[in-house]
Amino acid sequence: MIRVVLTDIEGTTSSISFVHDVLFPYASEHLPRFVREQHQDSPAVSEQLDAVAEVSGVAREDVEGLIQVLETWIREDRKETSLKTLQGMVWEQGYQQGELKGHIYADAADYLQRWHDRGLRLFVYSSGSVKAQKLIFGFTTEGDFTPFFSGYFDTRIGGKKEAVSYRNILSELGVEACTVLFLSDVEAELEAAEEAGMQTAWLVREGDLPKTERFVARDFAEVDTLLQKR
Ligand SMILES: CSCCC(=O)C(=O)COP(=O)(O)O
Ligand SMILES: [Mg+2]
Repeated sequence: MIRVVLTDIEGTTSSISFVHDVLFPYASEHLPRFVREQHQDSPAVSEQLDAVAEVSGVAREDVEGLIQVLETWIREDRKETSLKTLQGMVWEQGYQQGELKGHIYADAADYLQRWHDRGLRLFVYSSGSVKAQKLIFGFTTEGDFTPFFSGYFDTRIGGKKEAVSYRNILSELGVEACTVLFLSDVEAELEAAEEAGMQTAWLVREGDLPKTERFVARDFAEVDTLLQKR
């Protein structure tokens, strides 16, 4: 029986377009100034720049060079933990100033509340940092959804296409793999979760449905039919 729902964000609870056409451009616009202003005074920013320097090979003292690396990584949609952490810090300002409002699909909003009220435990696993996850769900156009979640995981637990990441999540949760349903729009992530023993549902919100043995859902109402059966 499924007792835990672990959900991806982009393409699953929230639109790809919101992440790529709103959040990423906001980070591109504001991150350079944020880094220039904070890199000397904020240990948290400095720590992430250490990581950018290590991964990219650009000298740590070359702050403008590190900013260029970050801008390239945003364009390439790289899932580097350092970039994701810095993006979360920049988006925090945007949400708090009212410039950003998180997108959540109406069906996701509806069923997250229903599943929570039914006693399922809900967790998030996204490449966006835990801070960014709490922000997108805390400041949605439909209100604050953070009270429904029991916890959050980001790439510090491992990459989303690696089975070991899902095993790490299971050991943090202390539950049997077969009691967890993972929701995502990316097949490679579903494969990794299945390798760790989790059940999965593939969210395909637009376009043709794939030919697959996997459980495929257009929205969370269809995911609910699976939850009612298992
Ligand atoms: C937490 S909102 C920003 C999402 C993000 O930065 C991202 O890279 C999308 O990752 P996901 O794992 O949710 O597809
Ligand atoms: Mg996704």
